Amino acid sequence: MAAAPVSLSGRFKGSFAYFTIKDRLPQILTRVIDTLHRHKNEFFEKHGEKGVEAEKRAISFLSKLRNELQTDKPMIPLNDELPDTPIWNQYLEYQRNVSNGNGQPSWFQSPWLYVECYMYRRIHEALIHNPPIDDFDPFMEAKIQSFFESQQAIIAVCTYLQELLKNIEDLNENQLKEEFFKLLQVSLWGNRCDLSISAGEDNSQKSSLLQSLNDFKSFILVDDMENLWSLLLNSKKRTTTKESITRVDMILDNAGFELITDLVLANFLSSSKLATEVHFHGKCIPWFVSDTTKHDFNWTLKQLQSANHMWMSRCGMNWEGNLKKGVWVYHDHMFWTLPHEFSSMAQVAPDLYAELQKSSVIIFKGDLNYRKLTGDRKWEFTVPFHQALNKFHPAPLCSIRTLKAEIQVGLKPGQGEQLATSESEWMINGKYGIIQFDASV
Ligand SMILES: O=P(O)(O)OC[C@H]1O[C@](O)(CO)[C@@H](O)[C@@H]1O
Ligand SMILES: [Mn+2]
Repeated sequence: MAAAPVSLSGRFKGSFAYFTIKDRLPQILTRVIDTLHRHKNEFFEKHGEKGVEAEKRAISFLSKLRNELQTDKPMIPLNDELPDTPIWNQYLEYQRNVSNGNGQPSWFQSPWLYVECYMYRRIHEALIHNPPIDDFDPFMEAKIQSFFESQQAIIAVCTYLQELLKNIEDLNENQLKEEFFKLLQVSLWGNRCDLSISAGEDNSQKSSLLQSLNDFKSFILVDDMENLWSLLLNSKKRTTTKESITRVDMILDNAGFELITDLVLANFLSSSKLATEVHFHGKCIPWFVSDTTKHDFNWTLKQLQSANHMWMSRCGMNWEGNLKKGVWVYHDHMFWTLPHEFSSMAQVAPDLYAELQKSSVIIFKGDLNYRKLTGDRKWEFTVPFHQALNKFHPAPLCSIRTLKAEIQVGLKPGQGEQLATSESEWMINGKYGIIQFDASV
């Protein structure tokens, strides 16, 4: 097999990676600094002078970080004592070795995936160094705001789900499949709502998606919904005869509306017995602005429960019930906030890999997960997904993402080129999506 292509990187001037590093990442840092500023009084009320001192130090660390980025300085080792610190520093060593002769790894020269992940880990470092504000999530406010701004869309999907559950037992196989496809697409388009692409600006779902699914259908560039359905249906048929389990793992992406669509899909899988267990995987630290942490996950369930809307609160109750019963399980693992592509998981996080091997199918939500699945490289559009996965096969898997980075594999010959002639931004504007499956283990 030919060697894997080069990584996307800021060194390719004019690429989306280049503009992200040049424009969007500094904007995100500026927003974090502003957020800390705005919370000064709160820190004072909570912790007195110590809180204000900590805020000042964190801001000065972050301003320095922004300057390092904008002047393309070399990446420096992390200087905190979290469990993942040595792994990050080893990864920097590795980047130094591979960039042999091309100078030090730096913001614009190194792989985009590495530098973007590194920025979020350094933001975390800024806070970790500064107790008593070390548990402050600088993106929390934006995540909460986006949740409330999507309120109407959330009500619409929760209501749809609750109506559907009333007679789910009476649905025949075809009707069940039709509903499954609908909720998969809702979860796909829910991925448009991340806050990193908009540099933290409002990007919430304002309208109900359910009425628009048909209009959006032609924007699904790879549609492997049938494969996913067959896998789950066959597994269900075996389950009823043998009392065995069908375990679906969801590697979560953004909090807010997207998370609701993922939970709605999970509820459907559990209630229809297409899955006997659903395992969710979230992030251990604030990540790519809107990614779901355990705190966001629990906050979301509590919000739903106390909502002044019957079907929203019903969803919240049922979902907490599923977690209590153990049919739903929430996990986090530091691997999800490391810079490694997933083909290194077996080596870097063998415990997580072994956990995922127990799955019947793993659903990877979102764009960043797609970049990590495929190594964030300059693949030809027609390269098979299986090849781009580069031996990452813990279990059958499916990526559900809207396109927000210049990477896409598994297209038909000419498909990518044709899109490029009609719409230059097709890979980055989040208008297109994929539901891309890989069965082979
Ligand atoms: O939330 P998602 O779907 O992973 O999207 C995040 C995407 O936004 C970006 O920050 C845009 O640069 C990408 O790095 C990343 O792929
Ligand atoms: Mn995200």
